[in-house]
Amino acid sequence: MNEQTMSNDELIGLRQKIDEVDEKIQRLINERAGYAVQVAKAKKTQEDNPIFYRPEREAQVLKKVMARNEGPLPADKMARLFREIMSVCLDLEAPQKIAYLGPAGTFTHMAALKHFGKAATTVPLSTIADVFREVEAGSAMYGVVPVENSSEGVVNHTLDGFLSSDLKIIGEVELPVHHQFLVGEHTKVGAISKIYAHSQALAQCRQWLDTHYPNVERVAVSSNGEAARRIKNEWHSAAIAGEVAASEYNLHKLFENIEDTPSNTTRFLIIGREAVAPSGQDKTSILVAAKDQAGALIQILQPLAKHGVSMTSIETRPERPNKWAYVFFIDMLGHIDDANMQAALAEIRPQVKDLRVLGAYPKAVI
Ligand SMILES: O=C(O)C(=O)C[C@]1(C(=O)O)C=C[C@@H](O)C=C1
Repeated sequence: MNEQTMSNDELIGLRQKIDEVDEKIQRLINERAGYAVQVAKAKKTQEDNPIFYRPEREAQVLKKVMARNEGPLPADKMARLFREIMSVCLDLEAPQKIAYLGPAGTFTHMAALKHFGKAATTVPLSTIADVFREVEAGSAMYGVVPVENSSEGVVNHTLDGFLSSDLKIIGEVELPVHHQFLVGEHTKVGAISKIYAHSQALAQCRQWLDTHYPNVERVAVSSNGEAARRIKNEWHSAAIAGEVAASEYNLHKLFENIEDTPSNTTRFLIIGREAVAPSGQDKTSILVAAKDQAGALIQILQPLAKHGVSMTSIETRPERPNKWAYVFFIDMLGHIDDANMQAALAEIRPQVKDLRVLGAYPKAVI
């Protein structure tokens, strides 16, 4: 037997092993899906308006997957596979419609797919206010909106959305933002005279653009998805957008990851109508309208410190329509049901004009 036939036999043998494992995996995934269907039946008998999507349980499942992972696949990649398995299981229980700030191909689209998996039906809407409205009206079950970027700061439209809405925050997603330099199949790459992107993307890639395309016109458009859509039929243009836009509009990546700060991350919120049970590693967000008096902020922060509640962020927004009045958006570690959080909030309430819990939700896992 020569070396060639030996390695061919080996290859055939290994592929047989893969076929055997695939068969087992497939049977087990279907067994798992069968249990999910039984869980759905139990929910229907226990609840009048059964809630099929359970963010706290999904976070626990993903954490367990990561904790027990022994490789060779890395824990985060394994968690992504389980993310998709749960996505199809949930789809079998009850298909989920998710509204997001569109158009298709934006980072918010990527965040929606990362959080719910690809089996969810994702619906692009034109504005953050539309996403809130669609979820409030019940035409979408959940919504995905951007809330802050590590280099550009908060997204005011999202924070303001909560001022006039009773929707709850039921989850968060973090997405490393990588920008791709995209061209269409007919683009003459030596004759690019226009680069389309959202203004934030242009700002985040400024140094790279100054070096590689110093004299080419930069055109700010409403979203990166829109930039990708535009260049499809323009032979002299390029777009800056994310991975999903490249596949959504069938574009080619001429340069990858052109952002000036590679650690650039955007955080998104998942909004919904129902409260979420504790997962064991949660965050709680509150909205506080302070009294217009000296020391107002101290009266909010002191009880948190006293009861050992860690604050992860605080943002200030004008409390419209009142001129010169402000509200604080505060994110804390822990669940609203935790005794120390309850004690801290009970002390804060009498000191402020208004305090609303926007939601308690699992910390992002993947
Ligand atoms: O545990 C549940 O409640 C389920 O419905 C099962 C399951 C899963 O596939 O593990 C599916 C959907 C839920 O969002 C959470 C978990």
